Formats: sequence, C-alpha cells, structure tokens
Amino acid sequence: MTDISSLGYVRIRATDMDAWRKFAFETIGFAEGSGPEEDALYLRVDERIGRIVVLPGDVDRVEAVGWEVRDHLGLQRVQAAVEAAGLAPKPLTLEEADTRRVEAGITFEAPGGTPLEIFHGPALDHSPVATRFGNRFVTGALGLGHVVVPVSDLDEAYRFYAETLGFLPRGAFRLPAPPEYGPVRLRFMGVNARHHSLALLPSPDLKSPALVHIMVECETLDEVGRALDRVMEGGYHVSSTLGRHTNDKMVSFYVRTPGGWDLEVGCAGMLVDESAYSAEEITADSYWGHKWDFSS
Ligand SMILES: Cc1ccc(O)c(O)c1CC[C@@H]1C(=O)CC[C@]2(C)C(=O)CC[C@@H]12
Ligand SMILES: [Fe+2]
Repeated sequence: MTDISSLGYVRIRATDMDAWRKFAFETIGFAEGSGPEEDALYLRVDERIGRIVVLPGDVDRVEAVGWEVRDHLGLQRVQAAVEAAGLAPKPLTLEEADTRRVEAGITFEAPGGTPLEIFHGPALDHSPVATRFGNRFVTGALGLGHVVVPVSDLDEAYRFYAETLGFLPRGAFRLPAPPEYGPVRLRFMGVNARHHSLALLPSPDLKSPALVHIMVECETLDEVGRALDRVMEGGYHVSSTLGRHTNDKMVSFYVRTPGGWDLEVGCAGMLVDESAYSAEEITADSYWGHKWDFSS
C-alpha cells in the first residue's frame, strides 16, 4: 500500500490573475481563502487554506502537484523510494514549507516532467468555507479531486507512479491511434477510495510542465448544473458537455480555465472497494454526454 494518502494541493502559475479571480470565485464558486503569499489566489474547498493556489507568473503552467502523506515517517519512506529510483528529491526549505502552510515536504520532477511535492502536516483554516453559490466540495480522505497530466513516455511515468510511489492502477482507456503506434492508453491511478486521483495521458507534443485537467467534485448534481449555467452565461469554452464517465461513474462537464487547461466539475463519483477491485479497460469514456469540443 502506498504512503501517499491523497491529492493535497495544486499550485498554478498564471499570466492573467484577474481572469482567474473572476473564473474561480464568480463563475465556478470556489471560496476565497487567504494565505501567506500576498499576490496569490487561494481557491478554498474545505478546511485547508487553499487546495488550488494561483500565483502570478510569466507563463501559464503547473508549479507543483502536491501529494499528501500522513506524517513525517511516511515522508521519509517516500523520499527513500524516490532516491532509490535515481531521482534527487530536495527538501522544501523552511520558508517554502511555511509558504505552503505545511510542516515539511520534498520536491522533485516526476518522469514525464510534472513537478511534484510530497508533504505532510497541512495547516487548517477554521473559518467557514464561504462559497458564493453554496457549493459543497467532496474532499476529506478522498483529497482534492484528480489531476490529469500529459506524459511523453507513458510506460516510464506509469512505472514510476506504480512502482516507486505505490499508486494503484485503476484501469485504462485505449485511445484511437494509428496501428504503427501500438496500443496507446490513458491510464488511471488511485491512492484512496476515489477512483482516480491521477491520470496519465500519452502526449508526445504537449509541453511540460503542463496540465490536461483538474477535477473537483461537488456533493450534488444541482451544484454541477448551476456551475455549468454560470460557465455558459460567462461565455467560457465548454470543452465537454455534461456526461457520465464509465469508470468512476462521475457526472461532469469540462470548462477551459484561463490557464488553457480544463477544469472538470463533477459529482456522484463512485468509491472503490480495494478488497473487490481489479483494473479494467473501458472502451467508451462515457455512458452518455461528454461531447468534446476540440475547436479551441
Ligand atoms: C475517460 C475518462 C474517465 C474519467 C475521467 O475523469 C476522465 O477525465 C476521462 C478522460 C476524458 C477524455 C477522454 O476520454 C479522451 C481523451 C481526452 C479527451 C483528453 O485528451 C483529456 C480528457 C480525455
Ligand atoms: Fe477527469
């Protein structure tokens, strides 16, 4: 079993902070948190200071995907495993840890190019999670949601997450590809009962460190539907219509964020019972809906 308990946070660099403020707080309905970084936006969904932190930058990119461990012993074990795999994890400095409001962590680049942070001891913000439209997000032991990252060498990245970090394979989706490429699979991986906290998308030409999407889960379908209403009213690009996925049974839509990647807003995700699970290959992404608009 893996020491990693959940997806903790994602830190984003953004070129257009005003667009992010409007998108996050006025359209999706994250609660506005506060934290040590003056110019940052803290997107709150729960008692953490901000599960998604948007920081001003020269380019839009993911600065860190933060994976949580329960304590310093878990962190030591993950650090040892990453070192044994030949990578060079660096401890977060005291200042870096303080900035993230965590007790301690390590940082390194995962195969595939995603900047990772493994951390323990997040500080809590006990003030009410005041979301403007009454959204209630599903986190807790399931973590923030899921992230999908592009990887140039899927097998190398998949082996690292499974064999070094101990992520559990949670099935795959075979993508249409010319026969000379061999089978190309989008691979799903989990660390807790959430069906997937991570998916790896084979993408030879997507520039790293990039994101494909982040998924956040709401408690009810009405919250998802109202968010979709606001997204359409606001003129955002709906990357995919509402639909239900075949693997995690989640009902969701996808909207293009000011960062150029998508936010998936969903509900009704299934919980995996590990004692009775084996990884399967889905042959359709959805039971219904999820009409993709790749036009922009
Ligand atoms: C298939 C699937 C199940 C559960 C999810 O949370 C989820 O994001 C997906 C991926 C959806 C989608 C796809 O199936 C085809 C390839 C797509 C369009 C991408 O390139 C990113 C999202 C992918
Ligand atoms: Fe997803």
